[in-house]
Amino acid sequence: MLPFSNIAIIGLGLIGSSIAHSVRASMAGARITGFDADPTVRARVIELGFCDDVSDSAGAAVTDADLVMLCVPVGAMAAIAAEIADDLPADAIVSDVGSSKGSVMEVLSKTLPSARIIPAHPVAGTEHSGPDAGFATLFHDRWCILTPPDDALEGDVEQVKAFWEKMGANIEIMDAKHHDLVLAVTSHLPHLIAYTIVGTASDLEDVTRSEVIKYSAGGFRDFTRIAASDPTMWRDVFMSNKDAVLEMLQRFSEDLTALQRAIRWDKGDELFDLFTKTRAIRRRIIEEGQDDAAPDFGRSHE
Ligand SMILES: NC(=O)C1=CN([C@@H]2O[C@H](COP(=O)(O)OP(=O)(O)OC[C@H]3O[C@@H](n4cnc5c(N)ncnc54)[C@H](O)[C@@H]3O)[C@@H](O)[C@H]2O)C=CC1
Ligand SMILES: O=C(O)C(=O)Cc1ccc(O)cc1
Repeated sequence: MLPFSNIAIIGLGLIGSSIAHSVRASMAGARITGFDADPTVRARVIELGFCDDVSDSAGAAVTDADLVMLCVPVGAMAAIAAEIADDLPADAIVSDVGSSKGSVMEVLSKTLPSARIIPAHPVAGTEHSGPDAGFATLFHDRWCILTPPDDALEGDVEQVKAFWEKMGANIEIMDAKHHDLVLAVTSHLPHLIAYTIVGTASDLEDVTRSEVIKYSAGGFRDFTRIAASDPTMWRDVFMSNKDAVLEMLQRFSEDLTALQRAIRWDKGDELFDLFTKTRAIRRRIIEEGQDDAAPDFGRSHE
């Protein structure tokens, strides 16, 4: 039995198109109606053929839906919720895939007060965006975190859980505040660090000319991959998860200052101890079989 039979996907970029491909691959018989605000994206989606129907308004896309999946940047959630409000069927479940959860839940519940909202965050992605970037296996063996509000119906949570499980994801359920704190350190801060270090290197490039590119060894190359991620999406993540990111950034800068001091005062043993600890963390991740759940998001697909 299918968890949903009429799925509206709003926002047809990397995540929206991956959901569509994945539904096609794992939920035969489910109907997918798509909408994207960008007409060139809509035209491309019709060419690619991964939706049964592409509507030319968000309202039209949701009229028959039993699941509405919002796959737009976090900063666009309020606008899209307002656009679908009048056409949303009373019994439809509304979900989203935003990388931050607290602020999204706030705007969705304010704009759609009587909707059955079950937010989700697939912790899977790549640095690519747009409808050509999606692929059916993106969520295989990845975590998808659900952050249902306290008054969510258990049956609704189960349905959304079943939907993601069909697409190959493993489910974790937590509250939105906890999600935002955990993701601030495991995903948002690493992106901020990558943006910073690649920016710093590009400022230096005036001095070193093309040396930054020529000698970009493993570590720096990994940072450039992450720093190639979509600017709109990441601007919105930092604006929406401001408190948790600032908290983690504060701790990070204190730790960085401690390292700076250790280097300045020739405290090699302090560096050694830290590097030994971090190496053990990597080993534990590999032992637990999650080595490809971290920095390699989707690279095997390239
Ligand atoms: N990129 C990643 O690796 C991951 C992204 N996410 C989340 O998924 C969401 C979508 O991200 P991506 O698919 O990567 O972005 P994307 O840039 O590939 O696609 C977003 C699409 O939304 C459309 N859009 C923007 N505003 C709209 C509006 N008001 N109405 C209708 N369509 C609109 C854009 O035209 C674009 O086609 C974001 O909230 C992001 O935080 C979650 C997990 C991983
Ligand atoms: O490409 C990468 O390294 C990622 O980190 C992908 C990613 C980006 C945003 C998310 O909310 C979840 C996963």
